[in-house]
Amino acid sequence: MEKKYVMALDQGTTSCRAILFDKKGEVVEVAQKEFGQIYPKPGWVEHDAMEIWGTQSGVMREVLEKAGIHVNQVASIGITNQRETTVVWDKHTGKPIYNAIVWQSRQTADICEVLKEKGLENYIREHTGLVIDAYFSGTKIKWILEHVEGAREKAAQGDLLFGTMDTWLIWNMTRGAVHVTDYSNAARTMLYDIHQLEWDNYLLEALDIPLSMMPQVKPSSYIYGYTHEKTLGGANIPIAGAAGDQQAALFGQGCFEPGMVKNTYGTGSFILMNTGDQGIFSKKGLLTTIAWGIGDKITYALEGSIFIAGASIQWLRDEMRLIFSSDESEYFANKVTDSGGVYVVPAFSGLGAPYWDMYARGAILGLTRGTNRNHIIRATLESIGYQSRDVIDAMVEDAHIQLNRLRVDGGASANSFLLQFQADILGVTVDRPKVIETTALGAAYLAGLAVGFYDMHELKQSGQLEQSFEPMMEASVREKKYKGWQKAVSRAMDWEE
Ligand SMILES: Nc1ncnc2c1ncn2[C@@H]1O[C@H](COP(=O)(O)OP(=O)(O)O)[C@@H](O)[C@H]1O
Ligand SMILES: O=P(O)(O)OC[C@H](O)CO
Repeated sequence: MEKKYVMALDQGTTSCRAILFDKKGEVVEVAQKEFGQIYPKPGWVEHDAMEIWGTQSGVMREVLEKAGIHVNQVASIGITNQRETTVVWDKHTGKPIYNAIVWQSRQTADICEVLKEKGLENYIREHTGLVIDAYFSGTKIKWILEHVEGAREKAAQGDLLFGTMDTWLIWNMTRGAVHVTDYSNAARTMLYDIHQLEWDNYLLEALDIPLSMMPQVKPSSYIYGYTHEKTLGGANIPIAGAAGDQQAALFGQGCFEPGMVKNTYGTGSFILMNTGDQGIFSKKGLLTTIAWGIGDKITYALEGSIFIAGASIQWLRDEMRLIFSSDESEYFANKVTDSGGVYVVPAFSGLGAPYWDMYARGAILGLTRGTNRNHIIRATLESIGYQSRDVIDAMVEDAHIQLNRLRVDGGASANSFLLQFQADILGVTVDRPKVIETTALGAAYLAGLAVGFYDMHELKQSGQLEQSFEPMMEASVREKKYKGWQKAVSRAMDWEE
């Protein structure tokens, strides 16, 4: 019998990936391609949704070719995606009516202010688990309907559809046959009631968004539909899993039990804790969200979202030109014994958890005549560790837990300096797994479970460690450094008018 594989599609903020996993959950082949970032104004970030679909379908074909695997050997396809990023398209032509507005984009800050003035903060927290912020899809949909000529009328007539990237890809892979999302993605729209498990009519009305635009919400491990013949070499492959990338990483890390925590260091950094069948209400600025839904069982998570993590290293590379490649940051950071009192606060798109300040902007503090490039590079890497500590401190208080180990993954987790600093500044052991493609692995698991390619018992046994980082910093040094960070953050807050 021919060997079978699961194909995971990881539609991230900066690139599209297609990864083939075998029965043991091992990576067989990867194809990856970056796509363009559009910055129409300071603080705005957009993507061309057609380019994303083109890039994603390209890497799907490429990964099969590279691996020499026939499409019929693909047991199922799982999707994981940058969350919140919003596309609105015409259901007759299949063409987006505006660029996709990216999760990082701040262009809807004004709409958020109006929601706050209307006193919706508590309602939104209780029903959606979220805070009012330009981060989530709801205000982005409203912005598109308000700024594209004729969009409101079309939406009222039922001609427009909304989707996050999972929905957009499934729609395109099925050639417009299926308009669907999963619980974990729906939970990031600010329009979904995470307790009643339905679109929230009160919020849809408050934002003037017709229900007809919204996709059906299904479990995260589920056969949503089959690829159209023209999508992938004439085959009809089941599309059998979907989850937001951070929830997929929690699943891929094997955080199946309440209290287990992971941190994914990608463009941003996202710390999630499995809270089981209870959505914990945060008092410390964290989000309550759906981790996944399997069958009729919903698992919740507590999340701290940090907007800029690895992206600050790209900024050192592309804008500041202090390094040629992201991995060089480790070499330069190690050339100095500390950051020389320098703090970089990378609040380029405001600050997420636990601060939620849309008006914070980036800052470099503590410069002296002796500051050199190595200090700035080191301080930028350290800022990723400090921001994660902000979130984990909040999580420990909210959930009344003691964290002993932190599981990490994502592109920037390849940086051992960062992980050692993370262990030091938290005073907690940091575990890096062998497969750091845990986001894609999570999507593969979900898609494999739905077609019987994997079983849950097997998944609970999986997961191998590559390296553990033990805390080595003295407690007094740790607290002194962290105090400095908190002072630096206070200076960067509430900057933009
Ligand atoms: N060795 C490294 N040190 C620090 N940052 C890194 C390193 N390698 C990659 N990165 C950062 O990780 C990010 C890419 O990680 P990835 O998980 O692919 O992100 P995403 O899914 O958000 O596109 C980039 O922002 C990059 O700058
Ligand atoms: O594309 P990533 O990995 O940076 O993830 C983005 C998040 O899903 C945004 O909420």
